[in-house]
Amino acid sequence: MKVAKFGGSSVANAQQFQKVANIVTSDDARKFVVVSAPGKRCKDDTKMTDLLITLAKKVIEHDIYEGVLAQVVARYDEIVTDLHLSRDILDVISASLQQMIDTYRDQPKRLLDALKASGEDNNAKLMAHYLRQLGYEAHYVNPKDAGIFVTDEPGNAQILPESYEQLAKLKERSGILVIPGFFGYSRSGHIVTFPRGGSDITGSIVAAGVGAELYENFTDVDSIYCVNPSIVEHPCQLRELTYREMRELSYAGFSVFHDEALEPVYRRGIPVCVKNTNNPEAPGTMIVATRDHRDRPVAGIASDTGFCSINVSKYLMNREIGFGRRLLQILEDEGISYEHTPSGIDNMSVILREEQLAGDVERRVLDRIVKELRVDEVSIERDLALIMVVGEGMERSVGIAAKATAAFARANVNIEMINQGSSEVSMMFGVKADAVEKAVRALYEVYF
Ligand SMILES: Nc1ncnc2c1ncn2[C@@H]1O[C@H](COP(=O)(O)OP(=O)(O)O)[C@@H](O)[C@H]1O
Ligand SMILES: N[C@@H](CC(=O)OP(=O)(O)O)C(=O)O
Repeated sequence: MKVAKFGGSSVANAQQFQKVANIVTSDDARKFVVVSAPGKRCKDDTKMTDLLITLAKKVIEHDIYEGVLAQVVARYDEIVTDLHLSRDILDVISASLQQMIDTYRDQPKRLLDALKASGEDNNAKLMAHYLRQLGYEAHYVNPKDAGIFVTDEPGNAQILPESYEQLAKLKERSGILVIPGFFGYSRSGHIVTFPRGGSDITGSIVAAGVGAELYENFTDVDSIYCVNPSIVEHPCQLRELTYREMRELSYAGFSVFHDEALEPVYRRGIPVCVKNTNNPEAPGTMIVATRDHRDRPVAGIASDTGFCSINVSKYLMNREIGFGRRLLQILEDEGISYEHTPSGIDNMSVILREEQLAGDVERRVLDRIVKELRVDEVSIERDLALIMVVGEGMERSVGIAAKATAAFARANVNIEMINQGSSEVSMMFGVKADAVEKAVRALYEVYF
């Protein structure tokens, strides 16, 4: 049995629905289908999820929202019309959206999550409808009926362990089961969404729950590339990656697969195959426990912008036991997560996502650092990008770091920081955000 997840680009319009139906019905093993909300139909299009977020914001701000609501329904209308589905379903969609707005009008977080989740929920209903119209036995399964129970953290849900036992029961059901991605239910019965891109997480949870032989993740590229294809043109395709490599790469910027989506399948050793809905014949990329990395120690180079570094210095910091803990405690008190903490004898830096210092937070954090830690200096370095060079074989290969530093020097990119060793499979470089693409291209040249 396989679980096939189709991303937003794979279910963006009627033509894509037809491709999905062909893929699903061409292999009897594809019993569990997880769908995202309609994604972009072209480069400048808006994803359904973004439209729904706009809708929620308008309701919350007591703004006129009817126009956006109409746009949401119009996207489903287009799919329904082009696939010649019964139009009754559109009335059901409109009524359910209006009901959500009326019910949660004064509960902004609940409203946002309920509307976001509706994008996948309605699309799953349409997909099941379409498969039935084609003559196949197919059922829409609501995540509550499937047993997907999650923590009550709106927009940031995590799966609860008891879900897996429930999900296993899905195997007993007949036909193709279409499950909406991106959300589950809290113990108290509320809809709670995963982080953005979280339909990948649902697919993985379902695969783990039913003990699938394979988790297929269908998207709009033939494979995972060794570097983001928007930075390097036609980069080399990866046939295989390990779970560890994929986790590092997706966390560091490979948006093609959600970094939190690996844990459920990794724990049960279920392989993942990333494939292209628009070219299903292409073999795709397999994500597995081990791979032969002798001929290519570096698997990929990921990068992301939007980071900053809080740099703290204090003479004789090395003698002050507990300094690091107290610095990090200040961040914890503000609910801030950090990425790296490079340090020297009298200084320590904390790298974090810049958006976490918005509003008053930055001033509060800096004030506390000065007052409570009595530092000599504290400053913030902004507009940083992190580049992650990842590969299982790096540990045993000599000269990997030398190649990187030589590449940076040739490209005239200043390295702001290096972090090697904390992970056995990755090496991190911090550079100024405006130099990141140049730096990644230079690294690509030396490793691939
Ligand atoms: N290393 C990479 N390999 C493949 N695709 C990548 C990589 N890094 C970023 N991407 C981007 O990820 C996109 C697919 O992911 P996503 O937008 O989440 O698709 P979906 O609509 O299927 O959910 C690709 O179109 C590509 O632009
Ligand atoms: N639709 C949600 C969840 C998701 O996973 O979408 P996609 O498969 O298009 O990345 C989002 O945009 O965040």
